Amino acid sequence: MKIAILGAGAFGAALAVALGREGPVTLWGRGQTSREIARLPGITLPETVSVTAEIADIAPADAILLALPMQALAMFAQAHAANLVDKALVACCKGVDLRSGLGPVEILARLSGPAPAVLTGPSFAADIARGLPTALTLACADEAMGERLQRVLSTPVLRLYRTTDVIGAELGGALKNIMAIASGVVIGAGLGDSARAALMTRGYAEMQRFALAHGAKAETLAGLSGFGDLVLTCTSDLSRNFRFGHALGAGQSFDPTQTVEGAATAKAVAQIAAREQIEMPISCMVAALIDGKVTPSEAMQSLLSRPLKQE
Ligand SMILES: NC(=O)C1=CN([C@@H]2O[C@H](COP(=O)(O)OP(=O)(O)OC[C@H]3O[C@@H](n4cnc5c(N)ncnc54)[C@H](OP(=O)(O)O)[C@@H]3O)[C@@H](O)[C@H]2O)C=CC1
Ligand SMILES: O=C(CO)COP(=O)(O)O
Repeated sequence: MKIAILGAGAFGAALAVALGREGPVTLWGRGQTSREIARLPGITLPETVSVTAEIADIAPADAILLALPMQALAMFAQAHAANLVDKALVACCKGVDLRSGLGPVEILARLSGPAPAVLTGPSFAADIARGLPTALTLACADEAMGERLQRVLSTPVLRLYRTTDVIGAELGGALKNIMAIASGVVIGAGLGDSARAALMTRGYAEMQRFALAHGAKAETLAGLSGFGDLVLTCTSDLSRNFRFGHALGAGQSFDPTQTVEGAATAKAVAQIAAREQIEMPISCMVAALIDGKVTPSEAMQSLLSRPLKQE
């Protein structure tokens, strides 16, 4: 399978480095002509990676990995549909589209071709690019396609686990970013590690509630794409979602050019939760915080004053 990666940001470039160690890969980025990656400083692309800003150059690829921000995916897929149809598409983004309420695989499934897959799980781009061991979930509804992609995209240090539970894998990756923001708020506001552990645990319950209501399997949420990525991004200040929340909690500003997927996803999830009457107090509070409707201390007060209940 010939591989092309779309998006020369941190994750796309890291995947190109990892897969480029095993064979030729094409990396497309808008306006990307250099082999230096602005969003992944200090990393050099191997010679096996062809860098291009011409979307037509991905034509020979059989498998296309889309490593773009979630909120850009739908427009991108529509604009470049002719280059994507009939390819094995792998969404590498985490989130829920704010306009449609759809996840990345549902968006890509609007194009004709094989069932799209999603690649998600605990993996900082910088770790992948450095060749550190990483395990991810590859979810595809078509089992045979999933097996093929798993084989082609696994390397000795990038270990892919497979599932057909696409919605579970997608929602785990989308929802954990909201919890990473909330964890950042807790730490940034000086509320301590015990409060963060409580937040993560109740956040995980919230992730399960939302995902199960949308047909996901509980064991998928307990895997790499849910619990695994929740732990990583709620506890590491390498996470942009965590750092964004930390800045919110500490009353500091945050670089608006950084990709913080949990921000738009919190709003999308709050809207869906209200419509479908799913209890999502942390997600709704994160959405309200981002919109400036509540302060961090009001958010915390509101969460702590909820009625006492069974765990
Ligand atoms: N970074 C990480 O550690 C990981 C990221 N992910 C996921 O990968 C996805 C991408 O994130 P990441 O690579 O980190 O983000 P970055 O901010 O590093 O890069 C995003 C890239 O997408 C490009 N882009 C943005 N909008 C468009 C558009 N409309 N058309 C074409 N290109 C566009 C940007 O180009 P430009 O620079 O020109 O704006 C940039 O190259 C996210 O969903 C994230 O959750 C998943 C696992 C790990
Ligand atoms: O999803 C990630 C690691 O699995 C990257 O996290 P951030 O987008 O918060 O940096």
